[in-house]
Amino acid sequence: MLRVEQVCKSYGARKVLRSISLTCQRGAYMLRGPNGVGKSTLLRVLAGVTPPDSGAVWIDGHALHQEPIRAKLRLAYAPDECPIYPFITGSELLAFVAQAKRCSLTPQVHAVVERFGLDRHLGTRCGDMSLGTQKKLMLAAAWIGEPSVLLLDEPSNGLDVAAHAVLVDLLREKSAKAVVFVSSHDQAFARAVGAQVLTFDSLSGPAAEL
Ligand SMILES: Nc1ncnc2c1ncn2[C@@H]1O[C@H](COP(=O)(O)OP(=O)(O)OP(=O)(O)O)[C@@H](O)[C@H]1O
Repeated sequence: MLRVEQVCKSYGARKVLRSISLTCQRGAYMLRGPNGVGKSTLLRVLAGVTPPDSGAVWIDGHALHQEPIRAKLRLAYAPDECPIYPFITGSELLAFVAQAKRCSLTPQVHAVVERFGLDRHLGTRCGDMSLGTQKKLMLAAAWIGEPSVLLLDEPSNGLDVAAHAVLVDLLREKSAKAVVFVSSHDQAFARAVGAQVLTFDSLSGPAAEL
């Protein structure tokens, strides 16, 4: 479902990703490593947001560099920060993502919205939502289009206790049929989700088959 081969990325003279290789079948994976080691950079490369200097990424068999649209239609990416337009409402954001993914908002997506308690915020402009509510909205949007690969950067950051528990349940369910690839410093969260912990350093060099 997710295949990465010898991905390298530098910022100037700083080599951040050094020949990262891995293959993930469905399940939950938690990427761990010290601040600044390159976890967010790796997620951005896997999501096709940042191009690697070399190497390749396949999502559900589609190479990001050769079939970017097909590959991106099969993935969902939620960065740690919430890059959403402040002037659109929650409903408009979800409709926008569905349109970009060429799909409709299914009952499953509405169920995720409901479980996060977002229904009452859907008419609110994103810029007027709290950061936690924006985060929940971004996470709920990751369920749109039934992606095979979910890339979530620090998804539990800023969530209240109830939303944290909902996220754990949702990720446990999703990882039964998709790759859930999460960057997090929260070990208790990884245990609750049942995620396999990957240290950043272990991914450099020969491919890891997970
Ligand atoms: N756009 C960029 N331009 C230049 N350097 C960058 C850029 N993005 C990240 N970096 C640098 O790349 C390194 C890795 O950053 P990254 O955000 O990927 O780390 P991280 O492991 O996610 O850190 P954290 O745990 O603090 O979130 C850092 O030294 C950072 O300063």
